[in-house]
Amino acid sequence: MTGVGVRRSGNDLLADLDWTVELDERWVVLGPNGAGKTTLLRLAAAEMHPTTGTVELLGERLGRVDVFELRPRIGLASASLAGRIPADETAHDIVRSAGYGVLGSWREQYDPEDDARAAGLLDVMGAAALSGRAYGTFSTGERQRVLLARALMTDPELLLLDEPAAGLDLGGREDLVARLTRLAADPEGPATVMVTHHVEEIPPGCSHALLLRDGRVVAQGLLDDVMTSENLSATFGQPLELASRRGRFTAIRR
Ligand SMILES: Nc1ncnc2c1ncn2[C@@H]1O[C@H](COP(=O)(O)OP(=O)(O)OP(=O)(O)O)[C@@H](O)[C@H]1O
Repeated sequence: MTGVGVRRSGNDLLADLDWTVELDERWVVLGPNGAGKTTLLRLAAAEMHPTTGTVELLGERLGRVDVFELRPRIGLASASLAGRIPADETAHDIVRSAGYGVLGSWREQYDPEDDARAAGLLDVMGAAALSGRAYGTFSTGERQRVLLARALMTDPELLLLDEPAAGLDLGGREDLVARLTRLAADPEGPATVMVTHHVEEIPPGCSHALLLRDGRVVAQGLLDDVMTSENLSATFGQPLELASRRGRFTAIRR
């Protein structure tokens, strides 16, 4: 993204953003409510265009490329996607249909390979038992695991996760962080951008961080350089003390 700004109703949702994610990088985007994180992820998912500046995704310039060709190369798990899934869709259909860029069961002819891949991904996410069950009956943690399996279905080059641990209990969060840690460690894994409000949710293996406040970058770069008490305090607008242990972060108010 070069010189990117997003303006709505006279407000800068994002401004002056220069940001590059390389294919072997794992980014976390951290910031308070309203900082512009979801807006940033929607640009990265080719779901919207910037008001100013340019966005290049996987070698293609937004505005010059057919986004319907681009989107299958990008895996996305977000609350807005979660909210659009019909309650009666099964986990298997939700995951399998990602290959067709649609939600839930369609009238497409699915290959047996699609079925096998969807089943395999549900298994990897610890959600095999949910395969035939309706989405409306899942707990928050179960939904997140199914959404993650769906995001990986197309073997994407770029994986975008918007608050994947939102609403999870402690065990669910730790389970998800462990899965994301394994994913981050896979050298064949996609470039990943994960949005979160909480430093505890950053999986070890994340390489880079972008801190956002009021649509502007507070700091960005290598995780270890960016994740400091000073930067975190500036991002959340209060004096915070950041600590790390075994690759995990915690933060408390000073
Ligand atoms: N169409 C719009 N018109 C005006 N303001 C908007 C519009 N859409 C979003 N905003 C505002 O832009 C800001 C950034 O929104 P965004 O959803 O990107 O933030 P976020 O960092 O993801 O927040 P959260 O952590 O609460 O999900 C918010 O203050 C939001 O109210």
